[in-house]
Amino acid sequence: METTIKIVKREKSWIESSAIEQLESVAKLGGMVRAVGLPDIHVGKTPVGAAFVTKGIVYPHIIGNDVGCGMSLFSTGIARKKFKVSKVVKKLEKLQLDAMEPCCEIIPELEDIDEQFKRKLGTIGSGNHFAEFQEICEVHDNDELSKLGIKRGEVYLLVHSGSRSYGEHILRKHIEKNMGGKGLLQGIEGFNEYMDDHKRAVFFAMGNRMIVASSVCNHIGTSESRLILNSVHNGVSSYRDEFGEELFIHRKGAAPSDVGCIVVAGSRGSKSYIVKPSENLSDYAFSISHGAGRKWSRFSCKERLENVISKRAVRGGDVGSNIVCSDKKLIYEEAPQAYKDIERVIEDMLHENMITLVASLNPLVTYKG
Ligand SMILES: Nc1nc2c(ncn2[C@@H]2O[C@H](COP(=O)(O)O)[C@@H](O)[C@H]2O)c(=O)[nH]1
Ligand SMILES: [Mn+2]
Repeated sequence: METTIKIVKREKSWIESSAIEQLESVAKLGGMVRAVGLPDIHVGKTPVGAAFVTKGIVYPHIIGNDVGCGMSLFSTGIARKKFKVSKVVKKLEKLQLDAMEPCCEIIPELEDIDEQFKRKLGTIGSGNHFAEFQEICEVHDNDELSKLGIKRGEVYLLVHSGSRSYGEHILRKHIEKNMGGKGLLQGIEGFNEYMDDHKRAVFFAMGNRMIVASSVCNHIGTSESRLILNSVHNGVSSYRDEFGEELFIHRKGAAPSDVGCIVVAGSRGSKSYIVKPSENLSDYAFSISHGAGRKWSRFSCKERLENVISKRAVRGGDVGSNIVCSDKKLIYEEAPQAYKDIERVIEDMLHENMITLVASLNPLVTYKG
């Protein structure tokens, strides 16, 4: 069967040819039906910002080690007027999520997993994982926003985190057992085992984001951290096509279009967006961009930025946000300049009628692991 390849881009879009080559190479794998490159696509072990539809086979290496990674938006119950940025920064500088008591009784699906993984619950992880206080800066669809219970004038918390060392363990186990990127044929030994482990990792990541949100909110003095939006951007899910055939959507840095509104994250120095995906995006593997996507590789960031802009400017960004991060290296690696322009990613999706806008969010304080 011929694989359909679709790349969502326009002339102005910033997409490296190497990312497209990676997508085309993955699209050649057996059982591949459709490959979609979203506007945030960039190079990874397999391309990030992409969705792949297969028939009769699942590829754990496409999903990678951070199974279940996603974005969750929580209400905090704090009025923007009462949120004093400098005070929150000072409080968060003392927060050590790694040193907190593990708490996993609240997730029954995870009862049987090893203690070493349970201990990681409630920790955010390194790299670009974050917990970010945000305010609504522009409303595009008032009705949709009030249906979500989101109010202008209040502070929200966006948490981006995944399944920590548990996801890594799952990937290694299945790759070792099944010889790398060969994939798991539906119906053979190993297929159901991966799907069960994958399901647990998705619960793990979701639980993790909830515990992080509750710890961060408690730490700054609010008992509220109510989940409003949740989306998983690294994972596999199945659906039936119009002929009743079961197909598998692999999402690697791609948000689902069929779970309601989604937060598309920008960077700690730019806006993020709440968007409503359009219905029946089957040509796009029922997926939309999950973020802005990297423009620069991690290792090139410090060299590019160090002598060009001041340390103060690296910490801030277009919208003058604030970062709490004990790892100096990460401040460069995760600088807003290292990411593509979120406005362009959003414009590309609007141009294809993939989404409508609900609201945009400004970062106030970003906590990185
Ligand atoms: N609002 C923020 N968005 C951020 C930050 N750091 C990264 N990002 C965005 O999130 C996605 C996540 O990428 P993933 O492939 O690792 O899941 C990334 O593309 C950026 O657009 C931040 O500090 N704040
Ligand atoms: Mn992620």
